[in-house]
Amino acid sequence: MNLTADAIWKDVQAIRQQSPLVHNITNYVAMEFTANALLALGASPVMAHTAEEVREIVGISQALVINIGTLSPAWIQGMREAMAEAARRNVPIVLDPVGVGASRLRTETARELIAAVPPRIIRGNASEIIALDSDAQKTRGVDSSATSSQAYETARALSKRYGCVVSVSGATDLIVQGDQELRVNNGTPLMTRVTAMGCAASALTGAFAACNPSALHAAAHAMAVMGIAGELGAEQGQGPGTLPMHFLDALHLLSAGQLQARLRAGE
Ligand SMILES: Nc1ncnc2c1ncn2[C@@H]1O[C@H](COP(=O)(O)OP(=O)(O)OP(=O)(O)O)[C@@H](O)[C@H]1O
Ligand SMILES: Cc1ncsc1CCO
Ligand SMILES: [Mg+2]
Repeated sequence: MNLTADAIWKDVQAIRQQSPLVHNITNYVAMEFTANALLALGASPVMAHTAEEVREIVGISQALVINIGTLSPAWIQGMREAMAEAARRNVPIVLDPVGVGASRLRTETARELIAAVPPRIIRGNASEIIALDSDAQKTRGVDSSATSSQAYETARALSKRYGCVVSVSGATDLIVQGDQELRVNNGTPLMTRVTAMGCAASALTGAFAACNPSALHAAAHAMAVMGIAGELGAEQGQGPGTLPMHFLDALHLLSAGQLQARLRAGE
């Protein structure tokens, strides 16, 4: 059940060749960066959140990414309808529970959406994953105050309860499906100094899930590519201002050799 640069590269090539359409219902903060990250990887983004159109958009998409970063009642209805249609069509769903634990609306909405239509992959930071399953966890806004290893038991429990993959980001990314687990040690702390890196990680996870039927590997490959492009981007720039620009360039230029040289994965 290990992670190899060859397998990641195969998925990157498939994404570049197939250019899967990834339907995002995401937040105002992350929309543009998320669309650019998908394009730089070789996928094709579409943002659409209105209940009146989401079923049609799901119908032409190869993945659906639900991100609850800036919720409203109308958007929640769009999310419900999009997820129901994706389940009907077997379109893979990735759900990012942004800020769960920070407000009752976020916590209740994420739990409701997941219980109604279990996503193929839940992708969040450690605080969010813990808060999905425990009212004791209070999230400080959208940033994590926990490590992925602190979310280990919750990730396993959620994975077993909903039959989904749980992908927890952090210094070490932890990707769990039942009793199987993968870890990715790539990335740089500078990625936490820029907003929407996690939202981009969830969107890229959607692109990988469109091209790889193994949700566990799709989720892990996305986190490895995020981490490696983050490292390359940080080396090219001087701080948070230039990181997004260099990160997008690194995604676009990503090569098999860079994956081989940089992948730091474990089980
Ligand atoms: N300390 C760290 N060292 C290396 N990489 C990190 C570190 N923390 C996060 N990352 C990487 O940064 C990316 C975003 O993860 P993070 O946990 O910050 O997401 P998030 O909190 O959901 O982000 P956001 O909500 O701002 O979009 C991931 O690719 C992750 O691997
Ligand atoms: C900062 C922020 N607030 C709501 S969504 C979002 C983007 C990162 O998750
Ligand atoms: Mg996040």
